[in-house]
Amino acid sequence: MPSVEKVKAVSSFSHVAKQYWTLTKPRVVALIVFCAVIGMFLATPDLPNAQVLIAGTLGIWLVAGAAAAFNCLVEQQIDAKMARTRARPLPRGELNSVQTLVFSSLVGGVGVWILYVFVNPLTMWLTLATFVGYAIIYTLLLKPNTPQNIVIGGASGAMPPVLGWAAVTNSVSPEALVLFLIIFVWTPPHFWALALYRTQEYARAGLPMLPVTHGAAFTQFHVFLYTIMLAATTLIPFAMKMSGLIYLASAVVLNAIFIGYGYKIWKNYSDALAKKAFTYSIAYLAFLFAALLVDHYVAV
Ligand code: HEM
Ligand SMILES: CC(C)=CCC/C(C)=C/CC/C(C)=C/COP(=O)(O)OP(=O)(O)O
Repeated sequence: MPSVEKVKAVSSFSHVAKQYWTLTKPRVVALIVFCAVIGMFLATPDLPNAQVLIAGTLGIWLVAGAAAAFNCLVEQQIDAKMARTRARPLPRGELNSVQTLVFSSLVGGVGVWILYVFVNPLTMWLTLATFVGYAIIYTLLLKPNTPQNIVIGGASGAMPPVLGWAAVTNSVSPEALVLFLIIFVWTPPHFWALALYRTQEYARAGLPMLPVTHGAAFTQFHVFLYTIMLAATTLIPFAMKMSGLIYLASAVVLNAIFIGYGYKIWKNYSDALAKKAFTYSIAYLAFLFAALLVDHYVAV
């Protein structure tokens, strides 16, 4: 039978491990990695090389997790002020700043090394630039200073398919930039839907999110506008013959639902509706990228 000390040690190890895992914002990063992996498959008519697929996925995942942990480090005071974020490891005092900095540096360093050695230097540099874009430019400079923070900062969140593409081809092609553009235009309705029903929290935390600085009505209208721009953007892969009818049909359905949410948010807003639109935005991106993948291999 295990001793009481052993049981205690195991449970305290798993508690600490869970705190570090939480720092990496695992669910957001899961979708980021999913989009990067799809970028890898779309970059070649065959299958991606196994080493590039595995090392690329691992490297991008580690650097994205490190970026999320760095964000938690910088924003610990802000996170302590918001109900949504106050249970994170730093505001709860489960981990301190030094532990987080060491963790982020180690995980990010290993990720960058894997990309450099087992993938290619281009992917490593682009991923490092994405880290800087999110952890430094978005978190430190844009987020506290401008309501366009998430629009401009969305560029780093939009990089994953470009990283996946670069991993496989050692280049950045127009197709990869179209995938970038899709996530870039998707980010504002994704985030502003949440910001609309969390406006008070953002105001209390002193963050200039669009509904705080420009009001609910203005933001609601912009969510609607962006869902329309997003629909137009998602037609580009079909228009440039990168994707076929399976993708087109999926995109039309997904966009119709998203525009429906955008319209209702504009004309008939409720917090419940915004919550549903936010949840839908995540499913939207996952299904749209899944459709790109299926379409790539299944010819109609
Ligand atoms: C600047 C860009 C972005 C901003 C400001 C943003 C903001 C947010 C916020 C505030 C949440 C709420 C998390 C929570 O409930 O605690 C969230 C959730 C989420 N975001 Fe984003 N996001 C961005 C980009 C992205 C990107 C690029 C992806 C994936 C490709 C993504 C995927 C997700 C997912 C999957 C969730 C749900 C997480 C969960 O259920 O715990 N986001 N996002
Ligand atoms: C290297 C690489 C691929 C990096 C990806 C960068 C990355 C992790 C982007 C995700 C965007 C994200 C978690 C936004 C959350 O916004 P927020 O930080 O304002 O949310 P919060 O209020 O929940 O902290």
